[in-house]
Amino acid sequence: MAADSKSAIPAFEHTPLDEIPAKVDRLRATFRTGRTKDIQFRIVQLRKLYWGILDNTHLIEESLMRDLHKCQFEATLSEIDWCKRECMDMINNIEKWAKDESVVNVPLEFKIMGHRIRNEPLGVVLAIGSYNYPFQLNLTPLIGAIAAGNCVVLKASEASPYSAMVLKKLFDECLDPECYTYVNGAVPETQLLLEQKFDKIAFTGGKAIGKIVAQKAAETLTPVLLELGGQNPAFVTKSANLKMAARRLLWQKVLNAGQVCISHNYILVERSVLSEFLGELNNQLRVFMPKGAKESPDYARLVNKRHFDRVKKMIDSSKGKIVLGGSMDESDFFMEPTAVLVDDIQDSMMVEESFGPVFSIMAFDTLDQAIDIANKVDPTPLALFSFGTDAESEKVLSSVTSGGATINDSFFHNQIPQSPMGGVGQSGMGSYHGYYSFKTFSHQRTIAKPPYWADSLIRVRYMPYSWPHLKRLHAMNSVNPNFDRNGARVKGLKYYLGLILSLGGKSSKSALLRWAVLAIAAAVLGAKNGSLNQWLAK
Ligand SMILES: NC(=O)c1ccc[n+]([C@@H]2O[C@H](COP(=O)([O-])OP(=O)(O)OC[C@H]3O[C@@H](n4cnc5c(N)ncnc54)[C@H](O)[C@@H]3O)[C@@H](O)[C@H]2O)c1
Ligand SMILES: CC1=C(/C=C/C(C)=C/C=C/C(C)=C/C=C/C=C(C)/C=C/C=C(C)/C=C/C=C(\C)C=O)C(C)(C)CCC1
Repeated sequence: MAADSKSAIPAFEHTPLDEIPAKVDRLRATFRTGRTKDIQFRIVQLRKLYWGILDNTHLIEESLMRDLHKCQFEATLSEIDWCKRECMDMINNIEKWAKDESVVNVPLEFKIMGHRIRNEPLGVVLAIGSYNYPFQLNLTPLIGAIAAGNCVVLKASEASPYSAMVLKKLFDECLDPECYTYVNGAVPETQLLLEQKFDKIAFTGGKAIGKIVAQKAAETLTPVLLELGGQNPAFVTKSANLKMAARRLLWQKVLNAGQVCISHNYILVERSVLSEFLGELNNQLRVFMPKGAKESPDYARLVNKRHFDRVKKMIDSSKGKIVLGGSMDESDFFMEPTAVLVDDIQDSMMVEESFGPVFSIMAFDTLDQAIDIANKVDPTPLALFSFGTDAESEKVLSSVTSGGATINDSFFHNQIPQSPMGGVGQSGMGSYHGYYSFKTFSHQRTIAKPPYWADSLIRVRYMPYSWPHLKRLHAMNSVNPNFDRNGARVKGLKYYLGLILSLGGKSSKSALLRWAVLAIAAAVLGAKNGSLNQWLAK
């Protein structure tokens, strides 16, 4: 292996194509032995991975610096800490999550039939990752798939080659190679991987490649978890705290130089506060980077020339006006956080996802107009942000869908590894992180175990069919509608009885509370005048 002269990290090395099918076959053979089904085995693998991350911290930091100029602080917070927490979350919870679950709402007469749900591993999982958070976005699906008891092949992005080699090292040093394997490469390697049969494919990347992956998976009816991109809107109304909106939104565009799939691509700002908001954005940029973005020790770079050129072209082709930043330097793929004021959704700044430190701003006059723009630009974005009154934000939430959303902040909805992360519509399918990863990489297998002695109770299903038996079953389990043919609620004796018992409310919990309050009040009253019994007897 040729060592890179400047680093302890070896130069990027493609996995030989002819080794790939055998690697997958080996995992399939292991899965059949049931080795990864053992919960303690999974826990030990995750513990080893945890220590591998910890012991390779310096290499992880170095690789992120070399791939993305990601500073040590961001490397720690958004990659290393994240992955360690994800490991710990799984290690501490697998035993609980892997337990059989009961089926919700089983009718009384079926309770003895022993229905339960077993979370079983799917088999061999392929995870294909993107370049922007090489550790977080490759290790999180890996950790979830291991926790759920699968064998896993990971293919990280070739666009962050140093990180890819550190990931390979983690596999070599920490994980059982019979169960978990790593493939390094680009298009040919991924294509060959996609020729193999998997039991689930988890893909993180752009929509274009996402479609290729989904098509290929469809050929063998392989389920997919697609974590894609989108054109994420932010709404800022005149009621928003403009200083806070500028600060929080700018944060997610300077973080990792905006190479964050859940950051906004455009901000819709109410026209009357547009100039004040632009002022706040510019002030905030100076606060974040007092010596300018180029000199900031915290600021990352675009990953490579292809992405630098792509984002530059969006700005160069725009008919809008640069209202924040604008400088760039191709020599190190530096791009200043940049905002472009546009007035057309067909503008180059509005028609594609920037996936960089660049976003557009459009003014609106009414919230309805802003909602209409967002639904035209991308009706199913990955994320959405709304700054305004609660009523305005609720209106935005109910009128524009998205994978996830945060009100009055940047992507807080996905800032902890426990909340489900996933898109909707064109921004992806399925979700993962923590418990949701465990579910995503498990099959929920329903198992029933009716006792032999109950055979006479279920006689109804057997031939010769018997109407009296069916009538008896109906008498037990038929559910009478409490609504008429127009969908209106029928208010019979049960309804009024319920109303009285719940003291006018709907939920049984609050009814209980009201009864408790009533009882306490009655007791206090009784204790006070000693005449409760007399009063009740009246
Ligand atoms: N939803 C999420 O969690 C998430 C996270 C990060 C990035 N993204 C999205 O990913 C995009 C940018 O990331 P990227 O450039 O790494 O994405 P990409 O789609 O270019 O690459 C992703 C992976 O696909 C592989 N690949 C590339 N071409 C392929 C082909 N023809 N056939 C098979 N595999 C191929 C790459 O090697 C890489 O591992 C953005 O759209 C961003 O929004 C989404
Ligand atoms: C410390 C005390 C308290 C609490 C403090 C809190 C709540 C601090 C919050 C800190 C935050 C919000 C840190 C931000 C971290 C940023 C991270 C982790 C970035 C993550 C990046 C991600 C997820 C990128 C994803 C990219 C994707 C998916 C695609 O590209 C109190 C208040 C309780 C009081 C006591 C002290």
